[in-house]
Amino acid sequence: MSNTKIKSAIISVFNKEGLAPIVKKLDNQGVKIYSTGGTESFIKDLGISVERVEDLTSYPSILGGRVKTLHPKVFGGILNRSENTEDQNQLKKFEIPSFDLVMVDLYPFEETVANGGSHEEIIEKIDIGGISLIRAAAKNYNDVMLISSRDQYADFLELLNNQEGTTSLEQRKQYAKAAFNVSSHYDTHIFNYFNQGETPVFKQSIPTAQVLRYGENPHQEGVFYGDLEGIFDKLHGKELSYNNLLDVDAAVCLMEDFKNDAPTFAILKHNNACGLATRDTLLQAYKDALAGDPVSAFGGILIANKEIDVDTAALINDLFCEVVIAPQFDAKALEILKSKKNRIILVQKAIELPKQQFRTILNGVLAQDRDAITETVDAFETVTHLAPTAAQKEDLVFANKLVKHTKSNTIVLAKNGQLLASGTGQTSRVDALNQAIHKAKSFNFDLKGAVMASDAFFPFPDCVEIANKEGINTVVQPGGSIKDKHSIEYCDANKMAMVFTGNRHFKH
Ligand SMILES: NC(=O)c1ncn([C@@H]2O[C@H](COP(=O)(O)O)[C@@H](O)[C@H]2O)c1NC=O
Repeated sequence: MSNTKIKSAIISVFNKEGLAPIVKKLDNQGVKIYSTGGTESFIKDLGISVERVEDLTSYPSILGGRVKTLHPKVFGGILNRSENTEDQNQLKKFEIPSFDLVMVDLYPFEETVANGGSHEEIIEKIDIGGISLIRAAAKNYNDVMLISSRDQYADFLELLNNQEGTTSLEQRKQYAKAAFNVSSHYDTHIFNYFNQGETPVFKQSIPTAQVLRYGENPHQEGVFYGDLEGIFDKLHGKELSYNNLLDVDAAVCLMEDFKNDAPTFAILKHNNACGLATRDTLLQAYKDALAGDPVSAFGGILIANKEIDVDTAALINDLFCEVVIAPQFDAKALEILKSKKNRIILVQKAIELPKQQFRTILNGVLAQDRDAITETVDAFETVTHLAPTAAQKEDLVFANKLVKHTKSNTIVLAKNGQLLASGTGQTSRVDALNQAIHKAKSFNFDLKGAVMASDAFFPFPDCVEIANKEGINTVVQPGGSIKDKHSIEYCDANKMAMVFTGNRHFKH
């Protein structure tokens, strides 16, 4: 069968929004419509004639709607092959009407779980008849056109208008493919619900994807599986690249830990912050973030925890930067930022970051819980004779939040709510510290009175010794080394204060 005209339809949809113009069109085109309870009432209320599935099957909907369409008169009508004489003879013999359109929108299982429904509510949202209608119609795409989700209503209406109710074999096959995407996604969520806390099985389904210009490098292909629209409103600029997405992820996760703080601005390069400052105004926060490393900031990813105002936008405009992210933009600020054609401007929606993270390795996937610990001053255990002052504690919290979002091994140096420099992704902690000191000095920062944060414990006192020589006098680290006391003794002998958090923050 190639091109076929829709003559009869079975419609059973949970979400009726957007259905009215479709059934009106089908009615205009002379299509005979069969439908289940709620859908049938909806269609009847539009003044459109509709047959009850109950009349076709001679059974009412039973068991509280658990069985409505599960009947040979329905499934025979969908699964029969138009070019198979035996099939057609059996339709006649058992008085089964043939359907050439099936429209389904499944019970909202995923949403019911996400909204914290009770176990009983969730179980009742496991669609049986709908998923069977989808499976049957998709199998018989040769003869049957299938709409398997509300997400397809708009496209289908367009198709009905443009092709006067005719569908091609290729179109039906495409919709069948889309249907198996819908049904497998649905079943993945059901399985994961049942499998919570049980034997780990890696079963994920992300039905939306975006083909990227390329991967990490132009000779690598890249795809993003996900839904950026759920997280951002993109107001301007070119398509996000693979590397942009990695940086945007790092920026959003970093700012998540500063979102409730005073105005904070961060500049990131290659997933690490090269500038970050918290100030009374966003303008000052931007200036001091940029001062952290104006060289690395070129081509960076910018993120703010407050609305970007005109003055800040005017200053940002002097910098070549790939992406600017904020919860809001002042209208005039937006105009200024849009003056650069390619600059990507994203409004970040209120989001909840996934609790689990995945990455591929070798022939498998590593999964872990997101690092959800963010220490406040209450988490600090002072282990030296000297305790940090209240202001130093604030800087320790600030530096420790940064360390959590910087590639290991890392040391972060900060003072007065400003990132002075960090050592990132080094093979030793001493290298990380030396890198940070070198960088801070190259931008003329005075390290006297700065604080040092380390992502993991100090097995030797070498880091506190180097820090002390530069006037860095306050330290936050997880603690937990059998040789902790060497670092503590050095600090005590040199009037340094050190606190332990008890939590390591590796980021590989
Ligand atoms: N039990 C069945 O035979 C059955 N047949 C269709 N459904 C679902 O019932 C819903 C539509 O119901 P109504 O037309 O009564 O509003 C759709 O989400 C459809 O997927 C069924 N419900 C659940 O399995």
